[in-house]
Amino acid sequence: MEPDPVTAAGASSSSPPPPPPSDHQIAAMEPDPVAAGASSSSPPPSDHQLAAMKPDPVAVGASSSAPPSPAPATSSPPSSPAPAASPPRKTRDDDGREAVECADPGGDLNPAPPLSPQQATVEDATVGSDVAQEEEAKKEAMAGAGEALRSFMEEFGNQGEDSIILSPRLKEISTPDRPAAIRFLGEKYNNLMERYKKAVVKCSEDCEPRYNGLKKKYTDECAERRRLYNELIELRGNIRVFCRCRPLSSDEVTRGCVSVVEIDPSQETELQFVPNEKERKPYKFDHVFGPEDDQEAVFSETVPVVRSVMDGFNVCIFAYGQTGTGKTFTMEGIPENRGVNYRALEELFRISEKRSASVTYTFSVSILEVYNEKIRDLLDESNDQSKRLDIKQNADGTQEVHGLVEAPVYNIDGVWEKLKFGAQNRSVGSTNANELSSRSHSLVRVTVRSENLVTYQTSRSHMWLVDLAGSERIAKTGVEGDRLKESQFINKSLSALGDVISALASKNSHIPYRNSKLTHLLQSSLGGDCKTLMFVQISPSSMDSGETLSSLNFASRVRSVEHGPARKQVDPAETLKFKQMTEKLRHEEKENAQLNQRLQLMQLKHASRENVFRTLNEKVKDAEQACRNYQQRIRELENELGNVKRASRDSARSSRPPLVPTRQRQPQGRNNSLVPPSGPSRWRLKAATINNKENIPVAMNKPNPVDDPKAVGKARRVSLTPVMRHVLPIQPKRRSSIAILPCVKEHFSVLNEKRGGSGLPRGSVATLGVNLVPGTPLAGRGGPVYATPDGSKFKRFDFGSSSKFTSPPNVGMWNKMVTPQQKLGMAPAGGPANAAKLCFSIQKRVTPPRVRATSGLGISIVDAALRENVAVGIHAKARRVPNTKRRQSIL
Ligand SMILES: Nc1ncnc2c1ncn2[C@@H]1O[C@H](COP(=O)(O)OP(=O)(O)OP(=O)(O)O)[C@@H](O)[C@H]1O
Repeated sequence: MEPDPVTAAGASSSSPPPPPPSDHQIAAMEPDPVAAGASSSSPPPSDHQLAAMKPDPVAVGASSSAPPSPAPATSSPPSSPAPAASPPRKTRDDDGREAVECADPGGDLNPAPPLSPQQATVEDATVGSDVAQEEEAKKEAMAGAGEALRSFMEEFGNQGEDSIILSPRLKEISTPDRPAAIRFLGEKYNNLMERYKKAVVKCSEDCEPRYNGLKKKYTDECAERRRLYNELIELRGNIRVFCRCRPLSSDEVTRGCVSVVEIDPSQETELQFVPNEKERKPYKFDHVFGPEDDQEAVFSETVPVVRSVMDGFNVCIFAYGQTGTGKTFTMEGIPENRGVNYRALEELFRISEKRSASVTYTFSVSILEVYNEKIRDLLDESNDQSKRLDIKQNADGTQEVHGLVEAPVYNIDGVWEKLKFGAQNRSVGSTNANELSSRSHSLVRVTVRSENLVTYQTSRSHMWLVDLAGSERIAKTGVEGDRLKESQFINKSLSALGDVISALASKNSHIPYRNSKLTHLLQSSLGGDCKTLMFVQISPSSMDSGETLSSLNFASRVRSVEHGPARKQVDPAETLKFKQMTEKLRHEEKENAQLNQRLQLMQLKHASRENVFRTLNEKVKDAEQACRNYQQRIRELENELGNVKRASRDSARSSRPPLVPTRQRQPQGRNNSLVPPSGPSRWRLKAATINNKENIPVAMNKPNPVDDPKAVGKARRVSLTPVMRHVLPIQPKRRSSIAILPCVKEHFSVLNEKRGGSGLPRGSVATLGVNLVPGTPLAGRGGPVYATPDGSKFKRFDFGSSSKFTSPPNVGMWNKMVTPQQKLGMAPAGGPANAAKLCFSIQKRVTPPRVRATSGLGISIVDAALRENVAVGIHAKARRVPNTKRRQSIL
């Protein structure tokens, strides 16, 4: 249908015009005015249609994209007034939408514009037989025809896209221009479709969140409704028992029977059994219906249980009672007064209709009977008596009769047909008690399958509607032959039902479901996986008081059965899916358990390690405490030692040894050598130069920032005091300097006798083999260097004013140093409060001398401890604490 672009584009050029389309072609090419104009009401065209209508870009560009230029005045006379000049009329369609009518549909009001001179010429030329004239006329006609197309495009191009273009208006355009007009319309249509599609997409995008919200709300609401409803039913009991008493029949009235059942209409759940004037026994049931209660009243109480099947729960409704008490009347009813079966299915269809927007339900019906302990399919049209139906257990534990006809039903009429068909096939017979006595148990099974259109959940549930055969006294009913056999089977199966109920009521571990076909079929309905409703039918007649009493007792037993919560039934396919999911979950749980086990092992390991860590921590704490105790003890011992020394010093003060005579003093310059002089009474050590001593502190050679730099530099050469000592006994320590002199010959102390003469600052200490810490109180003090060996035979130096020497160190200096005690946290930083108790240590490397030195008295000092003591100097509060170890404290 798409016109040739070349020919279409060249319609106004010199090439010959294409043959005009036939009317049939035009009709086919014409877009539907409704589709072109009313965008919303028309369905979108198929892709095929769109492709067919798609205009050729070249042709469209040539004809419609460029504004139609007015025809040259010379070639074409002014055309007839364009229809666009007439204002478009607004009309309303059936839906109330506005439509712009641009042309008169019939064309009567606006007659066709008069033909232009060119067109008239063409007509004349066509009429004529001259071919040349004809061609010329055609050319002229082409020029004139373009004008109509232009006016058409102007008219509809300016109008809104919802305007309606009617076919007669299109026919006004001359035939050669029609393809271009159609292309124009096609383009317009395409634009419209584009807009329409965009609007649809936008609308769906806008609506999606709202839809999702509503969907979730709906799902939640449904779930909540189901939960509440189910809760309500369960609160009422999953096995409910209704008692229905039929009216006295005319026959019974004739016989003068009286009612033994009293029902108070205000007491809906109670009845009194009054077999005689003396006896009165109350019975309670979930509801009691009297003779005046009709089918509707009965069903109104039944309907909540019926509705449960639509929510996916299994339901079982059965009627039990003596023969002729109205079981069939209650379940099936009569055509003019239908019973529970019909009404229940009617309700199911009603609910299905109501929920059709969100849930799709399908129903199917099976009807069977248990006759003489055989299952018969009542919907089997072949009515094959030999057909054997057996009960099989499904994988999910439910019972199923394989081969049972399951007839789909789509409406209540269909159901009624099936029920009637089943009832016809049912075994009935006449007894003394009932003209149409049921000789079998009739069971109607309604299968409800549902699919939620919102959540896509599916379910399958059953509703059993059971009309049991009547219990009867064989003697009373007067049956014999086949009827007798039937009665025996009936009584046997009812007895089995009674046993099952008793076992359930007494919560036995074994429930004898398989003792009869009836109980086997109803196993899942009686066993607690469903909602069960039992009608106990009784006769009011005094003639049946025994059977009535028996039925009432049986019903009371049923009522005492405690059902577990009903389970919602799901589709087997869903069950399979859930099983797979359960399997997967179980596998994951197993893995989780393994992981948990590993985690526990790791936690155990962690706990044991923490335990070890805690124990170690405690040990460390104990060790720290012990250390603190030791340190405390050391302090106490030091204090004690200080006291002892102080006491010995005080005692020795009275017998102070004389100073070495002046003549025995060596000149300052000679005391450099530590080599002891030859002679029997003394040995001299030739002191090495200070520079040669490797253990002289570097600080000694450097100017102390506190002291005079010049003086520091001259402190190298100092006199070496000859040390002569008796080995035994050790004299009590006397006032001595605080300098520490090693006892070995190469560690001899060098002292400056004259204060300031040696250039060393006053109070400073020059030692050999002692690392004097710069900045210590001693090092920081000015004045000469004195080294006073301890012992009575040693020279006592004159310190001038001893008060200066014994004065407490400068606090500022103390602040700069950190004592070992402070390092250990035993003393506060910044120096002790009591300067007299201050102590500081000078770390000294003490090499136990193995040199055998001979004193001046000819006594060899071989004991390292003694040699150590020799080097100890004591002065006032500053005292060298004898110590065999490296660390030596000066108090
Ligand atoms: N509530 C009732 N109101 C009026 N008539 C009733 C009522 N119940 C039963 N009937 C009548 O009693 C008669 C016997 O009822 P029905 O056949 O339903 O008893 P049944 O229990 O089914 O007996 P069977 O066990 O022998 O089948 C019927 O004619 C029935 O119409």
